Amino acid sequence: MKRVHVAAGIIINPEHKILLSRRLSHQHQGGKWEFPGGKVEQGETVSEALTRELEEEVNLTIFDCSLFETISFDYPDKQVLLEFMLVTDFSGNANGNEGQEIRWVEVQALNQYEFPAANQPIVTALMQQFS
Ligand SMILES: Nc1nc2c([nH]c(=O)n2[C@@H]2O[C@H](COP(=O)(O)OP(=O)(O)OP(=O)(O)O)[C@@H](O)[C@H]2O)c(=O)[nH]1
Ligand SMILES: [Mg+2]
Repeated sequence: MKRVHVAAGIIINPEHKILLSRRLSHQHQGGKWEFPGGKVEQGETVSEALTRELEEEVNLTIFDCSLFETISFDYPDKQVLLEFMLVTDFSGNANGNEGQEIRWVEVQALNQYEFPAANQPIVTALMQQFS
């Protein structure tokens, strides 16, 4: 199985809330909440992929991002290499462009949401560092 390279955005707004997006039921890990993003395509950098994915999925234009953490994780049905990127410099109003639910969530409330298993260390780290 080929490992899928993914860019995911931890988008923090001026009120210190983080944007979560709910995976559609037909998708891998459907129904769970994620940091929006998607696959890095051939020839793209991680930040180019993230810029494209965030415009497509949640209607935000990002101006800068920085690496928060990289996680390699094996699901029974899929292997992923996730690059979680911090984003604080962006414009636009977030929208669920693919019909998905989105929500701005306080850092301290992140543990009330169900994430894909690969995200657990990220949720823990965010709650420690940003509270
Ligand atoms: N975007 C995103 N994907 C995640 C997270 N955590 C995690 O395990 N994943 C997994 O990483 C993969 C990301 O793929 P994706 O479905 O977002 O890819 P995509 O936007 O390019 O969509 P597509 O596959 O429909 O073209 C999925 O297998 C997803 O389950 C996360 O926080 N954000
Ligand atoms: Mg996606």
